[in-house]
Amino acid sequence: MLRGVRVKVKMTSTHIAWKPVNTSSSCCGRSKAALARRVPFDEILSAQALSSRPSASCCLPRDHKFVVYTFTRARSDPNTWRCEDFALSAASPEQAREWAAAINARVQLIRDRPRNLLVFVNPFSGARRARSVWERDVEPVFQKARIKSNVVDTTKQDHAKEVVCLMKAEELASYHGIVVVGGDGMFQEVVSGLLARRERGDAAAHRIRIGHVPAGSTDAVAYTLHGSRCAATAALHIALGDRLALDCGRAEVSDGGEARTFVCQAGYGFMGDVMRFSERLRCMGPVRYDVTGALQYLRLASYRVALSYKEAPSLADAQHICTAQCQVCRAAGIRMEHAPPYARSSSSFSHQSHPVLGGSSPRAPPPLAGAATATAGAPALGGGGSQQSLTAASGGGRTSPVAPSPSASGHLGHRLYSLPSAPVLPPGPGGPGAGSCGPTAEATPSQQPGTPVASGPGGVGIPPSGGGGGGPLSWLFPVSADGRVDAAGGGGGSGASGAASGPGGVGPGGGSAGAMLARVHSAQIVGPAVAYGVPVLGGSSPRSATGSGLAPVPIEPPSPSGAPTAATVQPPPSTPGGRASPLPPAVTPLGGAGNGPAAASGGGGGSTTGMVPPAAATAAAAGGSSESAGQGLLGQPWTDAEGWTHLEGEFVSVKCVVTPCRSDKSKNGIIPHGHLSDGRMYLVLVSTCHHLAMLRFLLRLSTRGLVDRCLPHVRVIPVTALRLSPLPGGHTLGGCLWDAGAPESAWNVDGELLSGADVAVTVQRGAVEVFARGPETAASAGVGVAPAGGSARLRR
Ligand SMILES: Nc1ncnc2c1ncn2[C@@H]1O[C@H](COP(=O)(O)OP(=O)(O)OP(=O)(O)O)[C@@H](O)[C@H]1O
Repeated sequence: MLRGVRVKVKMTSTHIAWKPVNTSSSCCGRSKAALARRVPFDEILSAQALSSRPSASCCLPRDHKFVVYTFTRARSDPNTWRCEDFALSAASPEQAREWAAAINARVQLIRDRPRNLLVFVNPFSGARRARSVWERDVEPVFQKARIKSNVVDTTKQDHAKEVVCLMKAEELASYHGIVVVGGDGMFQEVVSGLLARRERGDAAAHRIRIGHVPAGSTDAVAYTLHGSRCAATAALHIALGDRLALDCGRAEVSDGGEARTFVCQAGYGFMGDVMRFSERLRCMGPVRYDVTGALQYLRLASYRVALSYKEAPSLADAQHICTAQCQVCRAAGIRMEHAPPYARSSSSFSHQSHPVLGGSSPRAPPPLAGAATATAGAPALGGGGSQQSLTAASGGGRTSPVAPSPSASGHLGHRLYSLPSAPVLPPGPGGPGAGSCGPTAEATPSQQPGTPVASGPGGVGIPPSGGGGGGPLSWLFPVSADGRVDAAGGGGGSGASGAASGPGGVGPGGGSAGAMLARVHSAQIVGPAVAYGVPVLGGSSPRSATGSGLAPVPIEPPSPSGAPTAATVQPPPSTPGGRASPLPPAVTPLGGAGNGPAAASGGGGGSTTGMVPPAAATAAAAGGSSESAGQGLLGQPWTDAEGWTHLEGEFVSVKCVVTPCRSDKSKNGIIPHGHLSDGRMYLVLVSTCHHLAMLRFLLRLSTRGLVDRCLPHVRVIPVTALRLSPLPGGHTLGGCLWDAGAPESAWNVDGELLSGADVAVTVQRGAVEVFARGPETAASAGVGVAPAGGSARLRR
């Protein structure tokens, strides 16, 4: 019986289902047909037999219940989940217990369910409600899923990171995951702690998944992972044992300062200014970001920087929205080096997403004894797809649950996190492996529908707004036919003058953001990392090289034609092992010691779109220094023999976005076409602009998200590494507000401030595993791009 209605219950190897025996009438004013339900075992937390008690039902005086704990998706938003319990009545207490035991036996066979978790609760996150979120939304879910949890309330900044770093290896190994109840900063702390352990060679740190229960101010991590900021939904993803590889970015201050890992974005300029100021207003809670955002918008500062970035190979399926079962992420072929301790040895349960996994499972239940043959009235499991109809209603035949046989377990292999065993996104044209990644036609992320791109040997033009074939950005991003940024100037009619940037001195190249990351990365990623252009890190870091007294290596400006030649570039020093540094040498700021004359580039060919300040163009045309123009553009981009593109300019905002970075302010994500585990990040450059243009940018951010050239002053470039060095100069439009002359902005790395501004950023593909599957529907509303391959798939 279910809610007083007699139902017929059926249990197969994959699900349990029930439907009313007689649907022709209603009971207690409810339609009986609405009670029918089919629940896959991998959506069941557990089942429990309840002791007999008087029933309130009008149809049955006493009942003996077993409750199936599962969840349901909200009709309005399938990414918002709620717990749902179904209490079914059996004929006797024994029968109820047997049903519950049979269901639990099946649920325990599902791999990846965590049984023991370490939970960090930050009582100061967001509006200081993390503790109540834990008690109200998370703990009950864990109890239903029979998960043990060790809860630690954090008492200070970096407490969680310290605990993770200092914990004994055996203790860490006893956990199946670490859960953070708090904000993005807490999640980032745990990621950093785990990566630090891995750096020390701790194998246990590879096996730990991380879960984020949102209780902070922005909670972009949870939103990105689940498409929702609902704490109960996040708790359910954890309890169900979802598993997904997640890319991380790493920002390292070059002067020997700190390094931070991020999973959403790192930003310099506007974002850093907002963060820097909002720290002073922490007492205001989440609203502080709105307040400081408004103030910084009025202030609107832009900063001069030297940038070097390495462009990522283009994806064949560039318009694929990352959702659960994302084809692009699957094709990335992430494979963790270490199997989870509870990986099953049975081929029936082999986890295709981690083909290297194997071995017996300490956590796996032993093969269940008992016949697989269903007996009349017993909640038997249909091996090999057969199904046995059973009646659990009183008056029916007495039922006796039969434990599932191992052979019946094969059908549980439908857990959906499978990745092909050896798929690789090829580095060059041709696209990912046939069939696995949708269309094979090559298309760059910048080629959005309706975005005119004038290709040709001379470069790629800018949308018509630029006028004259060049447009306001053509000075900045002339792109050659092969997709590389080229110093040859904008295509047909570009107004770029072609004058080279001042030859800044360059520091010695070095291992950069890290030899450490390199080791972590190479330990984790199998094969495709190279194909993806993720640098194999090595060598000494720039700062260590500087510290060792190495003199900066002078670098010649590109040839007038802009084509970089081997002779013009001094390659970064190699390690003794012969591996080159993944990051470019630091560029000595213009005006600094050893600089040559700074030549201003021509900009924009008379653009009036606001991207290029007219004063700068005038100054450049007149042969004057762009610096003297006060807000000019510096130099011209060029690409060296190592594939690094170098440019100098004045920007309101420079961001690196490593995942789609969804939040309730930007529901589609900052980069709707970003992915959770594709090994790339997106460099977003917002050039000096006026308030209206900035407003358009912010509106675009919070509505449709960014694609390349979505606005004349915005570029979105897929990269694998970036280096930013502040240059003197910059200006504020609303300079009357405060600190109008601030020479540098700050780096905001997932909501935390970095201690320096000269920063190298790299991406680590699949650096950590998380309790997530990605949003179940494409967040593409308004983007104008349908998810490729029907990835918005519900599992029901
Ligand atoms: N007891 C504590 N007292 C003060 N700071 C703490 C404490 N526990 C943790 N922290 C620090 O608080 C910082 C912010 O925490 P968290 O990210 O959870 O919240 P938030 O900043 O409000 O949310 P979001 O990052 O989503 O905006 C983290 O750097 C963390 O180290």
